[in-house]
Amino acid sequence: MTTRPPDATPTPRGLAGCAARAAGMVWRAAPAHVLGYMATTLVGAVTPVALAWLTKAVLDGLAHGRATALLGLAVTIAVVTTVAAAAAHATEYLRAEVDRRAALRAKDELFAAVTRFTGLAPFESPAFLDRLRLAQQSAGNPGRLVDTATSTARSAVTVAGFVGSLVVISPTFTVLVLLSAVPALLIELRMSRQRVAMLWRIGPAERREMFYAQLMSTADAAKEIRLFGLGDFLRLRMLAELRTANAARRRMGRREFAVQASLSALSAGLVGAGLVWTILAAGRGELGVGDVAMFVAAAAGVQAALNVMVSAGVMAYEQLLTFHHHVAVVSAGRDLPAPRDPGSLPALRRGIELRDVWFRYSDDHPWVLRGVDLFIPHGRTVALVGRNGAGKSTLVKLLCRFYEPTRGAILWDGVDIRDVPPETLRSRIGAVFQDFVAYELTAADNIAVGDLSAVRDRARIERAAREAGVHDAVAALPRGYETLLSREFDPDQEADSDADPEAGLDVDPDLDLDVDPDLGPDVDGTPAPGSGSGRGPASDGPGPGVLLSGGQWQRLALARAFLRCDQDLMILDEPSAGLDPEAEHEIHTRLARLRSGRTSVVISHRLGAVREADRIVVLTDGRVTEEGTHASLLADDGTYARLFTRQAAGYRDDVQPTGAAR
Ligand SMILES: Nc1ncnc2c1ncn2[C@@H]1O[C@H](COP(=O)(O)OP(=O)(O)OP(=O)(O)O)[C@@H](O)[C@H]1O
Repeated sequence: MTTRPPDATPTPRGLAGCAARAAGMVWRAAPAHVLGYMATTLVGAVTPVALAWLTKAVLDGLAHGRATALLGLAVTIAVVTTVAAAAAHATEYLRAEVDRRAALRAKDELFAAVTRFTGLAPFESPAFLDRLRLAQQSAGNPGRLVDTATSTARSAVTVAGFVGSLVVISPTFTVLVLLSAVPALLIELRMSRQRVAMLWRIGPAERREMFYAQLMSTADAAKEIRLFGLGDFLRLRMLAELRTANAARRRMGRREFAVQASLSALSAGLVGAGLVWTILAAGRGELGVGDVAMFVAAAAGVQAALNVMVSAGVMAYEQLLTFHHHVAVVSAGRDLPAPRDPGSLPALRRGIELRDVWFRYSDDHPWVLRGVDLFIPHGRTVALVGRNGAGKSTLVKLLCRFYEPTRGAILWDGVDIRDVPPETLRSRIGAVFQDFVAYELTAADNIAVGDLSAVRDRARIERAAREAGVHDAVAALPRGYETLLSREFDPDQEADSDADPEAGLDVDPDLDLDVDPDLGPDVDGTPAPGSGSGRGPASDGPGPGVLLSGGQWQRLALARAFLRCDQDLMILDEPSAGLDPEAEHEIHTRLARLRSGRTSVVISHRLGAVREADRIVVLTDGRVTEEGTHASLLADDGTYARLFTRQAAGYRDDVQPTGAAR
């Protein structure tokens, strides 16, 4: 495994901040349950001490022949034992509920933060993704922090109770037992720091292992894995990553074993010595039988409680070290600099100008755009063409401000797009990306994601589908627009949100989850609109999830864009890549009609599809090398003319490619 820079361990102050934050989050998530949990935990802490004292009283009573008191003592012991057992069960239930509620809140907080990132760079940073994975682990069980903190407190109460008992018998021995916990605590704390550092180091291996596992279990990769016979190759790579991670965990486990075995031997030695001393003292008549019984119970109790206290304290420390990844993600600053004017962006009137735009994905990457000067006039269609890797998609990503130009500026009617909030800019842009997402949602939802205001508006969704020429195909699906476009999820369970209303949003208004009621299942378990529920004539009865063809998916992605067709700027990055020639022609005709008089940027390698554009721009190695109309560029006989005639020659063998010798 390659060495990896250690993650900075948070300062004690930073850890205290994490602890306060975790405690606040858990408290807000489930205040009543936390209180109940603490109460039952306290009961669990005092009952062993009470039982030890009651046992001593019974034994002393027997030794001194005070039989009359024994009945009362026996009943009290029975009651205390029953209370202890009930408290243990209640504690377990309350602990689990605190965990569930706190995990809900932590996940909400984490993913709200993740979706707040406005650019794409964080999702291309391995260090961030490692941190996010640890944060997700920590968000899965923030309640454990309370759990371990409470265990520590409970053990402290038990220790205090037994120490009071031990002190009566032997102050020296009591001090020795307590002191024996100090090195244990320090050693365990050091080890937990090492454990968290180890988790950070093996993060990349564990993420790769997950990547291989997912690859082998998803339908997307199943074809190639089978055709190319990649199963063993991927499995062995997955196991290699797992072995790497296991080796690091094993080294840590062995170290822990050695240390803990030594500490246990030390404790056992101390208790043994104390027991010998007590028995000798009882033999000399200095201590009674009850004292011996008390010593045995107290020494074992103190040792056990100290062990729990140390390991729970250490676990809490370790959880805080992991939780600091959660805090780091949640409180991360903006990934893109704050806009100077948080106000609105006026509708486009003149056009968009790229002024000497240079861009590279990071300082370690080569330049992708090298001084691009380009004007996209309002109401016109500009086509970007060029060879693979020329920088066309990168340019449109900059237009959407997924990244910022490394140098130069992009101006929207003269306003630098860095000066307005990205959401404002994006609300004015519609797009079909080359690598659009095929969501495992219903057909209706797959279109509505283009504009969530249409999620309940079936008429709008159908209109967009008709524009994209996919309505008939969708209507013919087993559940029409409600058909789940996935074979990986059960369509009948998809709508069956069995969310526990107890843990839902209505019961706990303080949870303050920022959820659009349009987008999720209702808290009473009623399916959300468009989430595969049994609505509409086509949705009666169960139906299977289905997969669409590549071209049908492409049209669905286009339907998303048609939902936002009146946006100021439409970006179409290979909008017809998966379509047959007739469909391509039909779609481009519709797009041209719908976008007429509006501003568009179209990228396509099928040059026949962009020849009608008002302006065609050729990008070569990140530079604008040609610009003009189809006719003027053909007349110039440059790169565009060469690409166009080569492509045309592929369709008609009576067309000779120009510049073939170049
Ligand atoms: N997220 C990224 N991180 C690093 N490099 C990238 C990233 N995306 C693209 N690149 C690189 O930037 C260059 C331009 O890629 P881009 O996708 O913009 O080209 P393109 O002109 O759209 O190509 P194509 O016609 O093949 O779609 C390529 O060399 C590519 O490797």
